[in-house]
Amino acid sequence: MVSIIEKVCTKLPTKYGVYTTFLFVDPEDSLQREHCALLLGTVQKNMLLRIHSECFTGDVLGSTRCDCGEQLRLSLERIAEKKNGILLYLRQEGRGIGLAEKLRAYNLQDEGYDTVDANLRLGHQADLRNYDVAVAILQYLHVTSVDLLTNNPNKMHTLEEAGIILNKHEIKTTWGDESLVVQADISTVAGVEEAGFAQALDYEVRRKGIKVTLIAPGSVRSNFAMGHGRSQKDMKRCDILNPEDVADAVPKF
Ligand SMILES: Nc1nc2c(ncn2[C@@H]2O[C@H](COP(=O)(O)OP(=O)(O)OP(=O)(O)O)[C@@H](O)[C@H]2O)c(=O)[nH]1
Repeated sequence: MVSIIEKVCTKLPTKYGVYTTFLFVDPEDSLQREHCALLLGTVQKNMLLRIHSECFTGDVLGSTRCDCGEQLRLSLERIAEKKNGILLYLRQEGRGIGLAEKLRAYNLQDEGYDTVDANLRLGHQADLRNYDVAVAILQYLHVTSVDLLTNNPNKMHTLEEAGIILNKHEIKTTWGDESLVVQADISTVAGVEEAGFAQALDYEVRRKGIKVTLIAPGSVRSNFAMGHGRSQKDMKRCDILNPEDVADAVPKF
């Protein structure tokens, strides 16, 4: 459980409205990062919430390497339309690895590494972000239920585990079909497409008591395989499984 202290509170006029603006720090944070909460209107049930992690390049410079800047502006617009909501601006730049390391990761991405591999190659985890400070700020502000603007399942789970009642609202940027983003995000983190898909499905259905297990048996003798580049000769190879082998394995899970 993270404890936070309020450093200052002030009114901030913006083109999206006049926000009550709080700065918080976690006294135990060695970096003493100042996290910001922007509140439009008063705290209400099911109020709009955006938890945004700092992205200097996207938010401030308008970088098109990510959609962070667009998400930030869209969130502020949605909150302004409703005349009510909170934006938490968390100081965990570059998914927690910091600005310099994120820029080094960009260089690796230019050499062909994907976002996860680039982070791993630099000696970091795929995603170092943590939303405990967000929970502490929401509790401090007496926020008990929210409409969360996100496609990120980690955020949803942290809030749910803290007992905050949550409705999820996807945040759609011009980066494509966001209904796929939950899966795509986790697929990238997992680094393996199928494993990521299973993990995404697991996140979606876990709270309903459904367990997802991925069975990835490799090549199986089937019409599907034949239609996807396998020949009759391949089908006779002894290292290709029969469909029954897979069916027999399933109950063992
Ligand atoms: N390490 C690294 N960080 C990145 C990269 N692209 C964006 N980021 C960081 O990712 C963070 C964006 O987080 P959020 O805006 O919360 O977005 P999200 O986790 O995708 O979740 P939602 O937008 O809520 O669906 C910022 O800290 C960015 O600096 C990248 O290629 N590498």
